[in-house]
Amino acid sequence: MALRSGFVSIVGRPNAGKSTLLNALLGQKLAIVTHKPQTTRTRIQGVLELPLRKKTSSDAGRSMAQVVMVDTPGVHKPDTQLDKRMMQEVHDALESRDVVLFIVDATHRIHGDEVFEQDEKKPGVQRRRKSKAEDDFALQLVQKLDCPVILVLNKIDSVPRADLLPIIQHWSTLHKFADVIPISARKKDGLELLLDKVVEKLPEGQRYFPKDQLTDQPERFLVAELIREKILMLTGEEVPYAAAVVIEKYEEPASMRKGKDGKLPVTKIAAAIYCERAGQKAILIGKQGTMLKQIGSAARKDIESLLGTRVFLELFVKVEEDWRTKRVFVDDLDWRRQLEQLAEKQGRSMSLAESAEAVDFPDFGEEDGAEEK
Ligand SMILES: Nc1nc2c(ncn2[C@@H]2O[C@H](COP(=O)(O)OP(=O)(O)OP(=O)(O)O)[C@@H](O)[C@H]2O)c(=O)[nH]1
Repeated sequence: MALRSGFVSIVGRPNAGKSTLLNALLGQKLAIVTHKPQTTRTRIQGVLELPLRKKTSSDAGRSMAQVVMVDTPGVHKPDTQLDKRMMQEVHDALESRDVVLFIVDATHRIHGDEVFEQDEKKPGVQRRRKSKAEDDFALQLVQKLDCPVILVLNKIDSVPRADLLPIIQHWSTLHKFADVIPISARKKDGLELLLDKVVEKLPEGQRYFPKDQLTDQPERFLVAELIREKILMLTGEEVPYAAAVVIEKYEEPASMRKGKDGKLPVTKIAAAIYCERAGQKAILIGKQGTMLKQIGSAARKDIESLLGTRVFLELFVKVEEDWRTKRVFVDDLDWRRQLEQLAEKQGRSMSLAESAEAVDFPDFGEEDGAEEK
């Protein structure tokens, strides 16, 4: 059987479990996940290689395939420039796709014009209300597509099976979905069936990425996301939404081999955490730098396992008033844009290399160099 390949965009409301699904399919953490809505800000591509599964009497089999899964920010009405940018990422992901997964949270209950959402902290007890207009807004995006759209009901681990039927009926009256697949991204339940349905809809074609490539996103940007994830997890109120992380220095070790002392080599990283107000900066730093230290330590552990090296991590907190409303600042946060700027800088420094003096990266010791700037 020939190879099938294509782009599969995962879209849905914030917190539906898009990033969890991407990570579960790839078997690796590529997108950060938190219980806070609007965690994902950019589209994230993960490349999934699927081997041929031969047809048997009990199995219809599956073609060999390369599936480029595209995680997107949660669909929401844009308010700030950052929101607009996030929604642009969703639109871009919907433009170049072969199949779309419209993912909905099966724990939501729909009554009339309102959606009742489970509170993660008090499962089954408290329900918060949301307007159904948000569901409709997300649905409108896929209704106009000309490609197959699969309805993916996520979080079925938290819902009695009997409750699924009314949800399926509700959504099926609103759009003609190519398939309806109940899954639990968290428990990795239903994913094989989902992949079968996806692959059968992909065209035969060539690989878009080399066989062993997991993503198009360079490691330094995954690192920035891991730091942002810890901010989301460790700080409350408005801070998570007002925070952005920019990697300012990224020095990879010359060799990945262990040193004579048996220790892994070191990657040296310095990152700026941007927030919008002095008060947010104070929260991010914490009393005597405790919060920043906590963010740094938690992030460093994850970054070390991502990179397979030891990591010296230095964090700075900077205030950029109302950055979410500033178009240029928001555009500059985009990793594709940053990559272009880096390439330009490297081109310039290559030509200046002979006259320039080397600047040594400061040695932070074993601890995080968490400090305020
Ligand atoms: N019970 C349960 N929880 C899940 C499942 N999948 C995701 N979650 C939880 O739902 C929350 C949101 O998950 P994410 O994967 O960040 O959701 P998202 O759709 O990417 O969110 P945004 O980035 O806001 O768009 C997290 O707390 C997840 O652990 C699931 O299958 N079952």
